Amino acid sequence: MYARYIPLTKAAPPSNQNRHADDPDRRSVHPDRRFAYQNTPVAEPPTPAALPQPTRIVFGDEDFPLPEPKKGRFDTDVELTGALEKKPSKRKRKQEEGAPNEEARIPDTEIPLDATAPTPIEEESRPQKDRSKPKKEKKKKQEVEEAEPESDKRVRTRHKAVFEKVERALQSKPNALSETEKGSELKPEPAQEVEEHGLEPLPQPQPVVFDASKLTYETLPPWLASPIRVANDSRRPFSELGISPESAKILASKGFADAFAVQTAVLPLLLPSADRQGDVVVAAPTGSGKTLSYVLPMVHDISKGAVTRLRALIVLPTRELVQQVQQACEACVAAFVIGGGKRVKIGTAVGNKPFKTEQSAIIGEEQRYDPDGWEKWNKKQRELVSLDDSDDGDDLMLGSEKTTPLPWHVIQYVSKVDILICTPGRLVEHVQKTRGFDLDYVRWLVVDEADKLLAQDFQQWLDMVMKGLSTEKRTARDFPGSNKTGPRKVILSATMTRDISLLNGLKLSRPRLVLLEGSKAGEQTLPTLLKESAIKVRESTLKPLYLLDLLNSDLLSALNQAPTKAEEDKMSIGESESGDSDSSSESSEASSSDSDPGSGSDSDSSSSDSASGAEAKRPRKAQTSTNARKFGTTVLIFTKSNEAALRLSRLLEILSPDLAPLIGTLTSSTKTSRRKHTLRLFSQGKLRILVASDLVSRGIDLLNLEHVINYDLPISETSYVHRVGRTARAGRAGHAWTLFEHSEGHRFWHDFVGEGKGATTNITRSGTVERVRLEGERDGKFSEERIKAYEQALQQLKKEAAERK
Ligand SMILES: Nc1ncnc2c1ncn2[C@@H]1O[C@H](COP(=O)(O)OP(=O)(O)OP(=O)(O)O)[C@@H](O)[C@H]1O
Repeated sequence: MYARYIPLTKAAPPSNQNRHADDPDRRSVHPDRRFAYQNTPVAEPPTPAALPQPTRIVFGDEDFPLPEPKKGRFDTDVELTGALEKKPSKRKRKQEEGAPNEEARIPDTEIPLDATAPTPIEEESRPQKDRSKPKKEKKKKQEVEEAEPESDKRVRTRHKAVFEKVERALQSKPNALSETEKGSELKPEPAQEVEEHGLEPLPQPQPVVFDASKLTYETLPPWLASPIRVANDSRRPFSELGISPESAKILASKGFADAFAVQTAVLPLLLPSADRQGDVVVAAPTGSGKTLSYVLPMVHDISKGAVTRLRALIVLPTRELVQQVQQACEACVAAFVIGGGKRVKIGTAVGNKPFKTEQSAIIGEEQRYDPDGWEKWNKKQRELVSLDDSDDGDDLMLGSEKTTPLPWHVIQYVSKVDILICTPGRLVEHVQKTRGFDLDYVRWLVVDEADKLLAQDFQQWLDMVMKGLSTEKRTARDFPGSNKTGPRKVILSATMTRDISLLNGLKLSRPRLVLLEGSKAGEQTLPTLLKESAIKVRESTLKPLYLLDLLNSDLLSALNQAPTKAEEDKMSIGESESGDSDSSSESSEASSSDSDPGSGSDSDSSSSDSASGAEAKRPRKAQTSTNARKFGTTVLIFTKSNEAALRLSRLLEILSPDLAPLIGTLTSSTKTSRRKHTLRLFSQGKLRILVASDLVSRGIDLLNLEHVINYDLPISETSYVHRVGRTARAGRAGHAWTLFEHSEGHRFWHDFVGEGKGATTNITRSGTVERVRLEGERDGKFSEERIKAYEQALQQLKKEAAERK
């Protein structure tokens, strides 16, 4: 409903002035104009004679159709418009329900003028039924007039002529009037009019601003959602990537002629440059060369310094990996010494030596001239005299008070290494117990096999490291306030987690993700040169016979050329160390788990595993025998546990004496020295078959390995990727075999291969998985003779186990 004011011809009684000001239904508000009368200051009512009052003329809603609501403005506008329209429609509803018209009920204040009243001609043309309407209206008018107070009647009679004149004028041009009215009502009221009436706009809500950008369900941060991609086959000479020609030459002599794809992407991000990039996360397949991609820039950077301080920490889940990365570091050190750089010192902390030995290998003592410090030290010594000096904790502390400084000197602890490669458990021990061991000067933090290390927070190692890195020492960082200084973090895995909550713990700064082309973040890509096959085991109790048939079949053929001399040098795991000579110090190392990240202390648990004890007793005379020459390839067999690996290896020896000298075992319960020895014999080709638990499933680099057999199904897709990724490394061919029992078929095809109804897998492969049937098995059965031999072998195993007890 709309209202307007017209000059008054009669004085309204004072009681009518703002009579409806409080009645929301009586307030007249145009939805677009949005002015409210209730805000109008109410003047003191003048006397009827003194001030003539405006008369309110009321029109119906249908006279002024509302403008269409604007498109694109949804909820808020609907509410607003709804709220504004509500009042007139409420009244309208009342009228429709037959409620008496309020305007008609209160004729003393507002005289309704029917602007739409028909002209006499129109009246003539109207049907008979409609003609009775004016009579009704006349009667109604009469009733209203009768109800008028006496004073109003008097006014009406006195100004009757004027009223009639106005009425006639309006009736003669009803349409023209209504059009004008419509126009004026719909236009915003001029400012002058607003001022005249004392109307002020009501505060309105801010218009809703819609975000025009496309809706997306991407919840990843931009650096994870848009990675740096590198083509699988992109190789470039190191000299083109910022490595000096002299250093590149040394690298080539060590078997690293060109940079692999992942290295071409990562080196430019990590090599020292004016525009230092942020942290780097690398998710690239197994064997793609991730190690060199961080070792090279790190050693290059540190070789430019002069003083030895702990500049880099490389954290890895197993001792074997620590040893492997140490070798890669040594190769790079040699390359940068040639270029006139400092000889970077590498240290390891894995728990294979007594803790004190490790401490003194990492931290040294120096006498520093400091008279004040010496005075303080003297004072402290005098205070300590009366105290109990048997402090066991101090015994562990390197440079305890037993070391006496020279006069006017103090003992200062200095790092003996620039790079420390360690397992997280041992790192925590050093942070807690080694005096002078701090991370103040660390400017490289590498977490390799990151998904494993982050998922299993051994002794809260990450929190401890993060705390150590946020040093307050003023001299430790070049520009402490800048995000271009501080430690660089390099996080790597073939099965990188996309779990933001895990990555958050690393507090990455301006990170970039590097992916090989064709792989997706969160997916696990297999090496392109890997072939996969699967063999169904129809009779699970005879599974060892299936394995034996596979080993003796032509299916396991040689796939690659013999490794070159340089490749052989790279493969010689453990040879940089003193081989078995250090076995005395680690004779008792054992760990019950398949990985040993938490293996901090060199605690003794000598051969808790009985099978392991048996393995230790067996003579291991490895030689390149005729058998070895006959068995022309190399195989790594994965079992589900240490116990299973030891049992299977022994069973194979009993069942196939020809193969026995070629078989080695790798479990986490095996002494480290023996593990090293086994790996060395394998890389030399003296051992051809390794039976292992998941200890070596991650990271271990056996370049001459051609076949991987999953004797027991891996526990997860990730485990499958790491196991089969021990072969087909560094551009060489490899073949992975999986034996699955009837009950495991669904899981294998569904989860690992992605075949079957509704199957999905996170594993990306370039080929398919081939189904293979073995020759020795006829219709799911083996010959009686073979089964008998197998049963005898089992008996012998039982006997041996009983003897050990
Ligand atoms: N540029 C290169 N030229 C030749 N060989 C290389 C080069 N870079 C790395 N390699 C070799 O490739 C092999 C695999 O490298 P590396 O162990 O770094 O792989 P990775 O990506 O870390 O694998 P995983 O995820 O299994 O740990 C190693 O034997 C390594 O010496």
